[in-house]
Amino acid sequence: MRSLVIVGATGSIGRQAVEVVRSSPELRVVGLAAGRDWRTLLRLAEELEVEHIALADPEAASQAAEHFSGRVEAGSEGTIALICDTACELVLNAAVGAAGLTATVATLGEGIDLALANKESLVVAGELVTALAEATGARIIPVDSEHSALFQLVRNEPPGTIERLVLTASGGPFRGRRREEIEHASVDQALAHPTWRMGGKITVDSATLMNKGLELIEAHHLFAVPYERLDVVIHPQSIVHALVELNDRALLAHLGLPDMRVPISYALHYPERADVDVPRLDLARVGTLTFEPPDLATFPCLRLAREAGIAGGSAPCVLNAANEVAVNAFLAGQLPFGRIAEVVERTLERCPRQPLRHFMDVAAADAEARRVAQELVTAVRA
Ligand SMILES: NC(=O)C1=CN([C@@H]2O[C@H](COP(=O)(O)OP(=O)(O)OC[C@H]3O[C@@H](n4cnc5c(N)ncnc54)[C@H](OP(=O)(O)O)[C@@H]3O)[C@@H](O)[C@H]2O)C=CC1
Ligand SMILES: CC(=O)[C@@H](O)[C@H](O)COP(=O)(O)O
Ligand SMILES: [Mn+2]
Repeated sequence: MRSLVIVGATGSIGRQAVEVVRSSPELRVVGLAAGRDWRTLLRLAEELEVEHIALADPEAASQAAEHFSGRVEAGSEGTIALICDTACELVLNAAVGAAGLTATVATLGEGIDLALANKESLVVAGELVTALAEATGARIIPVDSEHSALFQLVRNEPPGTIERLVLTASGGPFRGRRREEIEHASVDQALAHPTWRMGGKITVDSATLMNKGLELIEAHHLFAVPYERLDVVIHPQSIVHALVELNDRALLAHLGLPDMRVPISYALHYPERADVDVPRLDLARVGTLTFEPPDLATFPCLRLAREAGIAGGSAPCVLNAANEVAVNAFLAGQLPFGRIAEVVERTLERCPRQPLRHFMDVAAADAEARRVAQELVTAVRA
């Protein structure tokens, strides 16, 4: 039996993780954390008989405390306390955004294995995060579908045989459209992802292709592969999740229906595999799998992310912070879809690259980039 804390339990990944737990006798949840949705968190805690929870939002935490007989932690310190005090063996980090870095650092710092959905942790502080894991011996098991696929593909290959990692991208709802056609796309259009059902922020990132840019940086840190050996190919069916090219030019691919319960289950049971109650992939029924290059002119976020990754230091952190501000503004109806990339690009120009020597440097770079990006968003609105 493996004891598990789920951070971001009320979200898309968190709720699917609970589904996996429900059908797994191997997993026992001992702690749950979320941002502010205390009602859902209490419902989950009751169902899973969890006595220790945390809410990042202090107001939500005090509401929860009035209705919960167990222990309620508040704020980001509360998430840390939950992770440190529950004596869990594994943490699933399914929080959204750079705010998820707190749980990542607390988990790895305690030497606890981390099932990582929160890709932003690796984007904003990849070197520091992987160094911390190395120092404490904790393992990072990716949950992101492409990285889970790569993790499984590279596992048994001898050292020196892997030449290239390829991430697939659905292309999002605006694949095949020209830039001027999507400049004023609505929130509903951006949220209409063709293949995956996910939270709002990542769904918008898929529509701008920033998601694939963040995933390039995530892959760079997870697999220690330089950017020139990381590729993206558009694959609208989302059946092939990733490919690995070997030195003999063989390409290994990982296939499956687009269902996050599969990579979640893999990460939570690793290194074992458990049965997952999802439909079988019937390739004859799928019929056609297609691939095309990404359109970098229409979707500049992918180029910006690659450039920020190559620049290193604070650049990926600035990219991420600006993107979070811009995506939130878009979702709130305060920024046109077509200006998201522009806010990110201008913020990168105005926040010179700094070295990130400590997590405190990450927090400072993140805060400054948010300030600059917010100014740019306000200027667009004026
Ligand atoms: N959804 C998917 O299929 C995939 C998601 N991912 C990644 O997984 C992460 C989660 O995505 P998704 O589930 O879609 O997002 P959702 O928006 O659906 O859920 C986000 C979760 O994060 C919680 N949260 C917000 N702020 C904090 C905080 N400060 N501390 C703790 N928890 C917090 C929210 O709590 P509350 O609701 O209470 O505010 C919620 O539980 C993202 O990094 C995303 O990129 C990766 C691959 C696929
Ligand atoms: C399910 C998952 O892993 C997402 O990150 C997915 O990759 C999003 O789809 P896109 O390929 O459109 O970005
Ligand atoms: Mn992904």
